[in-house]
Amino acid sequence: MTQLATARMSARSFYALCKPRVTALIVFTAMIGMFMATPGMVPLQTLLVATVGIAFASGAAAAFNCLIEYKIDAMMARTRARPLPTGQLSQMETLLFASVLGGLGLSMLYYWVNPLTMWLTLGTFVGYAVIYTVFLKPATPMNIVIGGASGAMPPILGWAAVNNTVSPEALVMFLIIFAWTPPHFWALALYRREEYAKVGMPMLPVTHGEQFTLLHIVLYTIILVVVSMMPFGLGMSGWLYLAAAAILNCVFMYYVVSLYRHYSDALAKTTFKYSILYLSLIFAALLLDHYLV
Ligand code: HEM
Ligand SMILES: CC(C)=CCC/C(C)=C/CC/C(C)=C/COP(=O)(O)OP(=O)(O)O
Repeated sequence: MTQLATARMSARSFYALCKPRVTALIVFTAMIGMFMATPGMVPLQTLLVATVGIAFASGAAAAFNCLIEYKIDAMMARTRARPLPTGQLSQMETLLFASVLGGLGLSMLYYWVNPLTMWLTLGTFVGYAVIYTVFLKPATPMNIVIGGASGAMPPILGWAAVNNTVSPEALVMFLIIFAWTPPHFWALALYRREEYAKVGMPMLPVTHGEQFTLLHIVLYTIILVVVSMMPFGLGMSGWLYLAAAAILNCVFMYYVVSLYRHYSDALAKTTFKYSILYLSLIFAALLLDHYLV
C-alpha cells in the first residue's frame, strides 16, 4: 500500500472514532442553541470557534468511549467494525488522538469563546466519557436516563458560548433532548436486546423485559410531548414551531403506541430512525421560527 493510501485509511479510522453522525446532530443542536441565544446574528468568530470546539470535544468523548469499550464493541455485530476491534488503530493511538482533539477543542473554547463554555463542555465530556461509559452503563438500566443529561447539554453549551450565561430558554432545549433520549435509545435497545444481553449490559429490555420497556418508551414520549410545548408556552417560539412540534409529536406518539400494541423489531427500528428525524426537525423548527416569525 502506498503511503498516501495508508494515511487516508488512518484518517478514515480516526474520523470513525468520533461517531460522526451522532456528533453531527450534537453540533447541530449546539448551533441552534447559539442562534436562539440572540435576536440578531451570532458573531461569526463565536459561531465558528464554538462550533469547531464543541465538535472536537464531542468527537473526543466518542473516541474515549470507543477506547473504554473496545472489548465489548468487538462482541457486538453493530460495533464490531469500529477501528479498535478491527485493529485499524491501537489503544495508544486512540488515547493520543482523543486527548489532543479534546484538549484542542477545550482550549479553543476557553481562549476564544469564554471559560464558562469550556467548563460546561468539560463537564459534558466527563459526564459521557466517564460517568456514563465507565460507571452507569454497566451498572444500571437507568444508565441512559441519567447519562442522557450529557447528550442534552449541547444547546446549553451553544447558548453559553453566545451569552456567557445559562438561561431558562437553554434549559428548555436541554429538557427536550433529555426527554427524547430514552425513547431514542430504548427503541434501539429493544431490537438489539440479545446483543446487549450477550455482553452483559443491563439495558432496560434485558433487565425488565419488552412490555416494561415499551411502557416506559410511551411514558417518556408523553413527557417529551409536554416538554416540547414549552418553547411556545414560554413565548420563546411562535406558531410555526408549535405547528411543526404538533405534527412531529403526533407521528412519534403514533409510532410508540403502535410499538406498544404490536411489537416487532422492524417497527422498533423505524421508531429509532424516526427519533433521529424528530430531533433534527424540531430543532430546525426552533431555528426557522426564531428568524421567520
Ligand atoms: C445517552 C444517550 C444516548 C444513547 C445511549 C444513544 C445511543 C445510540 C446508539 C446505541 C446508536 C447506534 C445505532 C446504530 O449503531 O445503529 C445511536 C445512534 C444515533 N444517535 Fe444516539 N444515543 C444517545 C444520545 C444521542 C444524542 C444526544 C444525539 C444527538 C443529539 C444522538 C444522535 C444519534 C444519531 C444521529 C444516531 C445515528 C448514527 C448513525 O446513523 O450512525 N444520540 N444512538
Ligand atoms: C463534549 C460533548 C459535547 C459531548 C457529547 C456527549 C456525547 C458524545 C453524547 C452522545 C451520546 C452517545 C453517542 C451515545 C451512544 O451510546 P453508547 O456510547 O452507549 O453507544 P455505543 O454502543 O454505540 O458505543
